[in-house]
Order: sequence, then structure tokens, then C-alpha cells
Amino acid sequence: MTRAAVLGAGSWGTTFAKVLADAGCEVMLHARRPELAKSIAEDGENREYLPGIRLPASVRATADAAEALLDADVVVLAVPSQSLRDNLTGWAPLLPADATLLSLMKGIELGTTKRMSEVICEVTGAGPDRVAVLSGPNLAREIAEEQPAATVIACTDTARAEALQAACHTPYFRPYTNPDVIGCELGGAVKNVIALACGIAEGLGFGDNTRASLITRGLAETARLGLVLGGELTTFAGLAGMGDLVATCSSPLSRNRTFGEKLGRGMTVAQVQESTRQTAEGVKSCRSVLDLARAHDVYVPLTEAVVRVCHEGEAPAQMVKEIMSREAKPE
Ligand SMILES: NC(=O)c1ccc[n+]([C@@H]2O[C@H](COP(=O)([O-])OP(=O)(O)OC[C@H]3O[C@@H](n4cnc5c(N)ncnc54)[C@H](O)[C@@H]3O)[C@@H](O)[C@H]2O)c1
Ligand SMILES: O=P(O)(O)OC[C@H](O)CO
Repeated sequence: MTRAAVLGAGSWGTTFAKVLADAGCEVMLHARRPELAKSIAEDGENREYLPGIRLPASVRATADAAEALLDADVVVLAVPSQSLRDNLTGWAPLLPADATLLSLMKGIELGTTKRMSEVICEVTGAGPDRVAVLSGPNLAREIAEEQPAATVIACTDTARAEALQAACHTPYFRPYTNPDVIGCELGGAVKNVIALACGIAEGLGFGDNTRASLITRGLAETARLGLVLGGELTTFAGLAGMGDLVATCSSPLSRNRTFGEKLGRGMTVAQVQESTRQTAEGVKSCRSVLDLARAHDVYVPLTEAVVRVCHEGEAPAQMVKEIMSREAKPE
């Protein structure tokens, strides 16, 4: 039986712990706060992040990282992207030698512009073939409710990707493998930025044409950057590209889209941040995505626009004017 440690007991970490357990794994879920670990262990439910969802008995919870990681075959990382390096620095000495390291995170590190798998390799010293990424149209609440969804597990080592695929395949969760780690990570990080733009448009009162235009041009922007970085075009047309972009940009469950919608309705970034404790990765990653694009001379006008609204005080209505009045060009 596969033994998995899930580090991060937020909405996605907790949901994925349930998926693994439903697929037959023995799971240790690690929460930072001892009181949250205790309440998950006692109630069989994460009332803070996933209220109303019963966790299988094979999910155990602890706040002790050493206990969570003991003899783990698979270590799942599910913390906010910008906190990964600090968290992982503490966990690295406890990682079992050949465990597969699986990232669930969708962000680019500020300052270094590194993808999460790159941060994992750097901090742990693991080779890239030991590190995998899971990404796709996977809104946590829907999956916790066992609504059918597909996803992608990307790893350069096919055997590890297939082992992970078997470890999390359930009647409601269908993983596909893909060797393109770069494309999957880029798709996941940039869709959060485009979802912010879609939320802003929603908040301004715009409808389906606007959203479809943003999704389509957002995908063009993602693929332009991803190809330069070494991703594959087919990945951007797949679940970790278009699939995730459509789900996140369309769903009221998306934290990024909801964040953008509040901005579009007139709230400031600080006000929206105060209104939620959940992670909206795109607010920070829009800056690192833009830095990455500039370093590779790639044109990313929607990301630039989101950065202006989130970090430079531009009004959402002005952002729309600027996007629409750019020089006309061929598609
Ligand atoms: N929620 C989803 O639907 C979903 C789906 C797919 C991918 N993801 C990705 O998974 C990652 C985790 O997202 P989530 O939804 O579980 O987030 P969340 O905000 O629900 O939970 C984050 C968890 O990380 C912990 N944490 C550890 N160090 C932290 C720190 N320094 N600052 C803040 N929190 C810290 C928190 O205590 C919490 O348990 C993100 O990269 C997100 O983009 C989320
Ligand atoms: O709630 P969001 O915006 O972080 O999106 C969640 C998932 O990434 C959707 O696949």
C-alpha cells in the first residue's frame, strides 16, 4: 500500500488527501497548527477549509512533520507557492531518501522566477526525475464532493508518473500522465493571473464575450511564454492548459476569479486581502510571471494589465481601456 504524506491542510491539500485515501493509500495530513490537526483527527473533517466533507478513516492528521513524513513513499506539497521555500527548508532533512515529491502548487516564486518543481529540486537536492507536478481543472470543493474531474500528473520519469497515477485514480478523479513538467506548471500559474482579469471583467459587469476573449487571448499569452521556456504546445491545449483556464476563469468557486471580481466592483487589493484568508496565487504570481516574460522578451499584455491593477493602483476600468486600445494586429 502506498504511504503518502500531504504537507499543507488547506482546501486542496485536504481534498487531495481524501482522493489518495479513496484510491487506497494510507495518508498522513500535516497541518501547521496543532489545534487544526487535532480537530481533523477527532472530527474526521477539516471544518476550517472543507466544512461538511467527511474524510476517510485512512486519513490521519498531525502537526508533527517528522511523524507525517516517516516512511512516506510519496510526499505531496500543498502550501502557498511563496511559502514553499521556507516550509521545505524545514522539512528537507526529514524527507525519506527516495520518496517521490509531488507539487500541487500553482505559482512562480517572487524574486527568483522559479517554478515550484525547480524550488523543490534546489531546496531538497532531489533530481528532476524525482519531482512531479499535478495540475488541471481541479476546484477543490467540487472534487471533495466527488464530482468527476480529470487532471495531469507531469514527471520526466514515466514510471514515477504512472505510480502516482495509480495512487490517486478514483471513480471521480481521473489522472493522465504527461512528461511536460514546464508546460503543466506554466499553465497552472498563468491561469490564475488570467482568472483575476476575468473576475475584474465580471465585477465591471461584462458578460460572456469578454470572458471568452480573455480566456482565448490568455491562452495565447500562456503558450507564447511556455513555448519559450521549453513547454509543449499540446500541453497548453490540454487539461493543465485550456482545461484549467476555462474552469478557473468561469467558476465562482475560484479564489482568483473572486478576488478579481471584488476589485472590479471597486474594492482595493488590501480590502479584498482582508476579506479572505484563502490563497489567491495570481495576486503575487502576476509579478513573477511578468518578470519571467520580460527576462525572455515575451509579450504578455494581460499579465501586465493585472500587475498594474494589483500592484500599481490602476483602476479596473482604465485597465480595460488600455487593453482594448493597443495597436491592432493579426491574431
Ligand atoms: N484550492 C483549490 O481548489 C486548488 C486546486 C488546485 C491547486 N491549488 C493550489 O494548491 C496550493 C495550495 O492551495 P490551497 O487551496 O490548499 O490553499 P489554502 O489557502 O486553502 O491553504 C494553504 C495551506 O497552507 C498552509 N501554510 C503553510 N505555510 C503557510 C504560509 N507561510 N502562509 C500561509 N499558509 C501557509 C496553511 O496553513 C493552509 O493549511 C496553491 O498553490 C493553489 O494554487 C488549489
Ligand atoms: O481557487 P483558485 O482560483 O486558486 O483555483 C483553484 C484551482 O487551481 C482550479 O483548478
